[in-house]
Amino acid sequence: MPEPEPAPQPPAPAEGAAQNRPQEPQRAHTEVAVGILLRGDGALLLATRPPGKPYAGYWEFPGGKIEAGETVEQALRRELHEELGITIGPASVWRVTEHDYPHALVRLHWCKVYRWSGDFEMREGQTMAWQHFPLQVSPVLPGAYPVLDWLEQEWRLAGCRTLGVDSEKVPQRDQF
Ligand SMILES: Nc1nc2c([nH]c(=O)n2[C@@H]2O[C@H](COP(=O)(O)OP(=O)(O)OP(=O)(O)O)[C@@H](O)[C@H]2O)c(=O)[nH]1
Repeated sequence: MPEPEPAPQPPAPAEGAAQNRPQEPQRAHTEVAVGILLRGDGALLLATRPPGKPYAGYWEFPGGKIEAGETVEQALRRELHEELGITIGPASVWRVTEHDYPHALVRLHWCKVYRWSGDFEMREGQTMAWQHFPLQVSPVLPGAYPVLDWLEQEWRLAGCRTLGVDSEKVPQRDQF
């Protein structure tokens, strides 16, 4: 029986090629706390990204970067106070997603928020809008698409009324 042909080998790299190949720089994640503010009627809050930021004018959920030493909840409470002038009640992480933008690789820590106090002030020149599905605003930041899909699924499962909450039992602003 003839010996099987040896499998073809990939060409050996030229000497020094590995060292000379440009290395993909490792991108560190930017950790972001994001709040899904939910009203008892199932509406969720979106706001436009302020001028001067990447994707300015796109609609997003309120939030921002987590600073060193902060928990997600602390960062979210600080950001929403800075941006919107409100103080949120308890918030815990619901989902975590990632999105690779040209400007940053972000890891988004999504928290549902049912309770807050204070009056909304657009402190960064944004515009805000309470939205039901289907959304009436666009464009939305691509990093928010998966969460919008999940929320819409919840809304459909709840009979297109609320976002997985019983509006009768959900305390509203100024009630914590
Ligand atoms: N707030 C928020 N950020 C989001 C969402 N979706 C999403 O991909 N991001 C990304 O998360 C990052 C948030 O950073 P940011 O620039 O808004 O944070 P920040 O307010 O702390 O900014 P600053 O440090 O320039 O003041 C951006 O890269 C943004 O594109 C969203 O729905 N809400």
